Amino acid sequence: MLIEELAEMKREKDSVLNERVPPLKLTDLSVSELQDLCKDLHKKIDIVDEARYDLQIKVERNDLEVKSLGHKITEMKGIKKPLLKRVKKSAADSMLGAVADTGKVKADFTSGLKKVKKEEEKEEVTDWRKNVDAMSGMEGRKKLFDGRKLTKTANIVPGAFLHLKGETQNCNHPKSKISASRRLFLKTKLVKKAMAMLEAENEQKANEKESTLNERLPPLMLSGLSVQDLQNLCKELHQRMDVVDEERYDIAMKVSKSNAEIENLTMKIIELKGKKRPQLKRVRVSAEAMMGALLGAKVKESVDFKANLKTVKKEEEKKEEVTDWHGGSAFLSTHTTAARLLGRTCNNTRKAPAAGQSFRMSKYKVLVMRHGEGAWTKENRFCSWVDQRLSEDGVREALACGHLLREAGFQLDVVFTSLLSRSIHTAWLLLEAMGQEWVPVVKSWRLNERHYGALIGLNRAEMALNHGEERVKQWRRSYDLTPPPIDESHPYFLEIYNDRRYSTCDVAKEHLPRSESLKDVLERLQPYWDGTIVPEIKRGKLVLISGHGNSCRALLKHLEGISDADIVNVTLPTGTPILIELDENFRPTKPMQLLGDQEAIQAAIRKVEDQGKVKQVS
Ligand SMILES: O=C(O)[C@H](O)COP(=O)(O)O
Repeated sequence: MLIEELAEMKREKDSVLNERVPPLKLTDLSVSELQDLCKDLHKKIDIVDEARYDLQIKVERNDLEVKSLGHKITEMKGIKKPLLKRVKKSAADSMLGAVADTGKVKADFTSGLKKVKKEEEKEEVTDWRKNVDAMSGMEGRKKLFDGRKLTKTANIVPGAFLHLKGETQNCNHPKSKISASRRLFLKTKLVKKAMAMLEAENEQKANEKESTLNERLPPLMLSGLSVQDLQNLCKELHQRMDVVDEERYDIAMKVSKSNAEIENLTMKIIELKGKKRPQLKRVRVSAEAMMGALLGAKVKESVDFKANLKTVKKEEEKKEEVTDWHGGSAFLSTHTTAARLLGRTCNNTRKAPAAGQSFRMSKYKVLVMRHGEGAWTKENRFCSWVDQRLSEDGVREALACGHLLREAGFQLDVVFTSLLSRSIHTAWLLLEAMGQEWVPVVKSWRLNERHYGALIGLNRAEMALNHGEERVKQWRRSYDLTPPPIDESHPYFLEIYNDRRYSTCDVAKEHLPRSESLKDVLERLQPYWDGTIVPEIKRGKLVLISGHGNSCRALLKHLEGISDADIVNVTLPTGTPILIELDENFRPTKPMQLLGDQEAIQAAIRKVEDQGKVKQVS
């Protein structure tokens, strides 16, 4: 069986590679044709080599993550930890890890292992497997409980990581001597410093990449070459392309394998965590502080996410009074459009009821949200169907969103996601933060991000520089403009279409899109909405859709009746739930609400819009 599988894999690889690098035909080619062929091959090698380089980096990152998750599982199972070596992480990453002071986020990193290890040794006293015999009855349980409490407190004191300007907090002290605002100030400073270091590191990495790639493939020198020389050069380049492409293929396979492994390990961790809740308060402060620092907003010393949530809740209650849909004039004056809610000024095409017409009752509620920030957002590249994971901020956003929904008392019955990890992880983290992990998560490619075709992987700011900001805006936001399709020479083609997940779809792989306009997205999404999601809502279930920027835009367009022209001005922030209330005919009864701190939401929208500008506004 295994042999058969291996042979099948080999056959598939050969056929893919042969298709990508067809045999050379050199006979009868003139000098200029041979020169063009050389240039073409050289360019292809350049593209494939860059993809190979990126994939290799990904393999290394994934390997680290697999190790880190493996250690975490070992810790969670209460097995004595193996002697851990420090995993090499960038300074900025470690700082960010340290600032993210939930045990959860930090535990994914191996920085500070020595400290954790010392604490772990104390675990021997509290490990129930070893101590439950020795400690019988309630007495034993009490000791066990006290012991756990102590160890836990020691582990989560964030000051253990802070050594800024000589200010040190001893993690053995049960209570911090630094005031909350001071701690927040220090954290913000750390984040800013970490961001600056991260930028410097990224620049260094980009330089390294450029010089490595240039070294591996020096520029072509064609002048003065005879037909014979050119033919030889073509052969050489062709052979080289073959080698580079095969290596790229193998590395891509490794990436898929390690992605699957990471997914499994993450699942395992979530299972092992069981009902354990995250440290709510710490996430709140941290998320707010991070957001303030990352958005460059002035961080108020008194920031308290919980307080904000409460305020938002109160404000929402107030809004509810004003937007009471039983009262006609109130409805007319406050029935804002999706676009206005998203900070825009266009008009809704759905009219408020005319005088004398009755106002509709809300029968159903549905929550729609764009996943937390993805890893490629930081690099400002079109990600689309490439399966990037959440960034650290994305993880924080998903957790914060879960806390917000939990505070607001939402009880979910089913969550729908795309087939892409960033949307699935958002759902998992959100459910975990809500303490509703048992809720089913249903996945479909029909909720995938819009397929950006040949634009996938390209940097938006560079595209704006080369093609103009207006063109990039059209590509990103217009209703019916389809970007050029992806083809097999595209560096991410195989990674996408060879992925096993796309063999599970309700359409054959060859009929999956190669590029999509928003209109196309709505066309593939609507049958799923009508046939799968709506029936669940009709059964009285509270549904949350953890989708993508454009799959959610398509859905909102449909539900809110936003016109083709107005949808251009609708941009969704990451990690922000949108509450939609519908009547029995699935028409909205009131303006949709973006839940959370409205100022932060507007800033997050602007941040997404600015990605399409030549100069990034931080
Ligand atoms: O595909 C992507 O990269 C994003 O999820 C959406 O990108 P956009 O904001 O450029 O549409």
